[in-house]
Amino acid sequence: MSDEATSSEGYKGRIGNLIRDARKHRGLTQHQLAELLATSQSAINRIEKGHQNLSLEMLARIGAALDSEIVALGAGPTHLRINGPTTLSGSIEVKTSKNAGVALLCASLLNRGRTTLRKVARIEEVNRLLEVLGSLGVQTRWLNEDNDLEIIPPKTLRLDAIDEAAARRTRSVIMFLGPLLHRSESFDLPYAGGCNLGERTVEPHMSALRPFGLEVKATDGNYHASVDRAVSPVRPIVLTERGDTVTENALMAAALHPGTTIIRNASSNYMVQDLCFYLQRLGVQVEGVGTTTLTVTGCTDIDVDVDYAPSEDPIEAMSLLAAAIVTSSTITIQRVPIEFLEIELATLEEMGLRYDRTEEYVARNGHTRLVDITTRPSTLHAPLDKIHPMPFPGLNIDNLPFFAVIAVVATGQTLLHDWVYENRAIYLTELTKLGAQVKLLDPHRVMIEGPTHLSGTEIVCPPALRPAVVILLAMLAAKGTSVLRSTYVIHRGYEDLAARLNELGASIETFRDI
Ligand SMILES: CC(=O)N[C@H]1[C@@H](OP(=O)(O)OP(=O)(O)OC[C@H]2O[C@@H](n3ccc(=O)[nH]c3=O)[C@H](O)[C@@H]2O)O[C@H](CO)[C@@H](O)[C@@H]1O
Ligand SMILES: C=C(OP(=O)(O)O)C(=O)O
Repeated sequence: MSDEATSSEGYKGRIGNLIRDARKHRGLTQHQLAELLATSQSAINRIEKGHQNLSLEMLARIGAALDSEIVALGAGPTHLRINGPTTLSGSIEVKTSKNAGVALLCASLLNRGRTTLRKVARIEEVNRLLEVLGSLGVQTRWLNEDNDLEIIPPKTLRLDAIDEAAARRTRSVIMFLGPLLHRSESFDLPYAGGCNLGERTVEPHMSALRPFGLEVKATDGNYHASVDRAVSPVRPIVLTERGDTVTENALMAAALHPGTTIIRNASSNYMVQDLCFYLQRLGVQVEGVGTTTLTVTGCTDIDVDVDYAPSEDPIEAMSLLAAAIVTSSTITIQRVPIEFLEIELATLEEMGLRYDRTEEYVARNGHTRLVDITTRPSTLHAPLDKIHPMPFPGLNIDNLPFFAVIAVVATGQTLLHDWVYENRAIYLTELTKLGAQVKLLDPHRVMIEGPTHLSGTEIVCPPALRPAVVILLAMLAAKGTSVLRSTYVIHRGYEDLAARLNELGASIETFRDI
């Protein structure tokens, strides 16, 4: 680093820039931030210009006011204080999906030209991947307040300079395998992280990519990948399980394979469809989108400037529906990707949910069907049968946890069966701390008895995104003050969730230990 960067003036200037960016991202004027901090607009102006010495306390307060990790480096985790019970009102727009976002960031490595992605969810999972891409020499830039993102890969990737710390915090780096096998004959990737949901095997990825000549050895915390260029698929690739990221890896490997690859037992889930539409924009032929057989005719080289807008997140839409249901609120949820929420809504209707929906309209990706949904306060009862997930077009496995908190307010016994994840159901038992009756029958099944009245308490976020949000939603409905500690896991998948719920009338305060 230069003397300028490490001098006291340099630090103050950089911190000032970070604060200005975070403030703008939150849509606040200097005056509004000053009010939140009980100081003057001119003080904020001096801070942002780097003309002000900042105390640690002031930095922590700015971090809390802006709900931003950036200005609180080293200041420890963020927590939420929730006052309930809340009734929500107004309308809220669903953001684009985490899972398409991460797939598209990986897929941008296939393209030597510029990729512009529209309205990308500004979440920690995306931030980690941007750090990893940056370390490889990829230039990425947020273009505007709309979160449009520009990605320009370098001529040669610096694979040996990969940011290990960032890579280990996200499971999504596993999706580098498909694009990278075309870029290099041998490379190392740090082991993948992600939510702690028990054993999540990577073997399906290896067997899907072996027909492209990829061999992977896992030793000392790294995947050592080597590619035999003489090997290419000679018959259809049959996936042993219909996983989303494994399908995406196979698609990306096929995209730069000159020739036709057939992928059978492919996932047809939302993020896979967004990836297929992006690949089509790159000039790759993909047939069978939305089905379980994908036929891909790849290109030897991809070098196009491409603009793509991923679709809205069905899991965020479900989270907002659950928020409305447990707080018995009337809210309008705009841009709901109904195509990927049909079974969930049908199940909720059977449980007694009343809601209105608009005519369908098309997402910016030109394909996905959207509606706006207005919820009505309803009296819910438990479903007759157990609720269990299935690959799309079944009930989405990431939406299953939300039925736990919905079951808490429904009359009767609801059985949830997560047959896939070894570990996710257990986190739902945390709801008992708020007064819910949730019984773990075995690692895959929980029985919930409702309705119960919830009361506020303090809980540490479990190490899994959806269960953590489920607890947050229960806290909205709980009487009194609750504290939810260490919320990074929520920021991994949701942009500004607390602030957006506050705009609907929730009372959620972000704070830190210092
Ligand atoms: C970045 C991303 O897109 N993440 C999603 C993706 O993760 P991802 O594709 O990484 O999911 P995994 O490969 O971990 O699969 C999830 C679990 O399901 C098992 N499995 C999967 C498919 C199948 O047909 N049979 C089966 O048993 C796997 O062995 C594993 O235990 O898919 C998961 C399952 O939809 C979602 O929860 C994640 O949000
Ligand atoms: C399990 C999830 O994601 P990931 O694959 O990123 O861990 C999720 O989105 O709920």
